[in-house]
Amino acid sequence: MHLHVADHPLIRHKVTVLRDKKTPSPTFRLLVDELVTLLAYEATRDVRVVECEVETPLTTTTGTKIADPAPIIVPILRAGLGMLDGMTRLLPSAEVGFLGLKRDEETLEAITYANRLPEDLTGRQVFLIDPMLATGGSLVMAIEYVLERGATDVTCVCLLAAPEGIAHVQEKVGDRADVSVVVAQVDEKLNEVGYIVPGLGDAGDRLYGIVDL
Ligand SMILES: O=P(O)(O)OC[C@H]1O[C@H](OP(=O)(O)OP(=O)(O)O)[C@H](O)[C@@H]1O
Ligand SMILES: O=c1cc[nH]c(=O)[nH]1
Ligand SMILES: [Mg+2]
Repeated sequence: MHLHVADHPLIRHKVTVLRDKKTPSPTFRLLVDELVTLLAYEATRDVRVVECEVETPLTTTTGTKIADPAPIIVPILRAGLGMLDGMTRLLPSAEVGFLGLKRDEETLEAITYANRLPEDLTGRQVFLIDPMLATGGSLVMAIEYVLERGATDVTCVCLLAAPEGIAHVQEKVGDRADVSVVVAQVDEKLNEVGYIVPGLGDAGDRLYGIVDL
């Protein structure tokens, strides 16, 4: 697994505002959208492309276009939905699949409650998007799910990660070169109830404001 921590002053600035407990949902949603656009720049560095011909007003030259089959973006519901628009803005030809995972807050185990993804992902490039990588249970479940269905090249885009979660993904995925995690910042630790510290709280609740679903 390859880890890329984005290090850019604009990203650090926007994450700082996200962390602020006084930041209201509308601003929070806007910032998540802006951040994913910045992270997607890095996350799509290895997006599959092919050469193509393009006619300019002056001549014909060789260009680049996204290869077929198009990549699939998979937001992990709910919080991952907040990152979807930003991602599809940069990759408009991508398809979108959905995976609904809910962490049981007692056991910290992820539970699947929704799945709208092709059964066969053979050879597909997948972008998993979820703002929070805490214990890593949810992301590992999602990565294993798409790999089992044949995906090759899985890029996970997260805003905040705990070192424990990164270690868990690393342990499960091993040294596979085709799985990578792009994250805005790696935080200090998980607390005793599995929240990222300093973190930003519950990303789903801060985006959508419904507590205790
Ligand atoms: O690394 P983990 O310990 O598995 O925790 C991270 C998961 O928790 C959050 O989702 P949550 O389960 O709160 O669902 P939600 O998006 O509906 O709020 C977050 O968006 C991740 O999916
Ligand atoms: O800190 C955390 C941990 C899990 N899920 C969140 O939304 N936040
Ligand atoms: Mg949540």
